Amino acid sequence: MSKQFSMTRPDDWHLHLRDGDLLAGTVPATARQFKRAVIMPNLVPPVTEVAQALAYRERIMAHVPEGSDFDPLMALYLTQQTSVDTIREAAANPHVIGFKLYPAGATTNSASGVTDIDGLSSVFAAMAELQVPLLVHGEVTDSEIDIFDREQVFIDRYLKPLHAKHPTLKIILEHITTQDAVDFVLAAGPTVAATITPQHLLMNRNDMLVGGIRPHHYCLPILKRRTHQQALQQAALSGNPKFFLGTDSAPHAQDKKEAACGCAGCYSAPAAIELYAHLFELFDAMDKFEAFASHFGADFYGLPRNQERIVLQQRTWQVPQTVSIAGQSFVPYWAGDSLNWKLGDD
Ligand SMILES: NC(=O)N[C@@H](CC(=O)O)C(=O)O
Ligand SMILES: [Zn+2]
Ligand SMILES: [Zn+2]
Repeated sequence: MSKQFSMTRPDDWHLHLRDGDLLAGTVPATARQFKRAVIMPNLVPPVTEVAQALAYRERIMAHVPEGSDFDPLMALYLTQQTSVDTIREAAANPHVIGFKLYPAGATTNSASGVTDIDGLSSVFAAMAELQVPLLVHGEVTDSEIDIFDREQVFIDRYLKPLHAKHPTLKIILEHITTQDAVDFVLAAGPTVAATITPQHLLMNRNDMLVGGIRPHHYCLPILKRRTHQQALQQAALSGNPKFFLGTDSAPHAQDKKEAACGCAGCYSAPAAIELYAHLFELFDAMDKFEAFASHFGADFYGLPRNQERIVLQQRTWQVPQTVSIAGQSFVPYWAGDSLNWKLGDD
């Protein structure tokens, strides 16, 4: 019999499910492994109000497979117009997890994002008071700042002052990519944490650019140099509860990725928990895996840990070259490559 690894069912603290026909593929892909997921609101138009989030949640629930008790936790899109009333309404709704800050223009569908962080001070104060978390895409968008420096500059310019001004505001720095982000999270108070994606743990910019350009490894914030990758690996493997799982699984159709101007985002959901297991095993740190994947995120958000368990089997399998959703082809992250752990019996 092959080796098995049993763990508390994990949660994905950063996920893009998209909308419409695509939910038929994206929802089951995540629900097979995760109990809960934070659903990012960067639709067109963005999900800015509680009523919109609840309607989106219903569309998601319609695609949850039989027998799954998948629970989507909805993030609202923070705009320059977000009101304190909306914060209050969100705080009172158990299906809403927090607000997502996208600097305007930073990433996919972020045109409605925030242009003046200082101008939202009363909103942040209300969020701190009501303990509504702020989820942050931490990159500046100024054209004169190099794309590889955009996270570090955002931290120095905006995040440090924001945390200093609102020390009780819960901040999750999403999909961190640099040593600077790790250092910031470590130095900040207990209200600050970070999610880390599989691609930023398993790859650096060489994997995207050496020997030919690999559009399926292109996401934002962009992969950084190897020393930054190593800092992220250290953080994830350290057992520090400020760092936890968030895939940032972000599907774009194959023809939108393999294009002269390709979209940013890696579709990791088809192999997400297995990708993280691969990383932890690579570093002989499976003893640290369950807490990173299944405990620390829930603890930080103040939610109960999941009760049920999943079992990974130790066997080699290949991530499919493509998956089809609603008649469109998607290339999963790690397509065609092997992994040594597989969830379930299939
Ligand atoms: N990460 C990405 O590269 N893309 C995400 C948006 C985001 O999380 O920034 C997407 O929605 O496609
Ligand atoms: Zn983002
Ligand atoms: Zn994202």
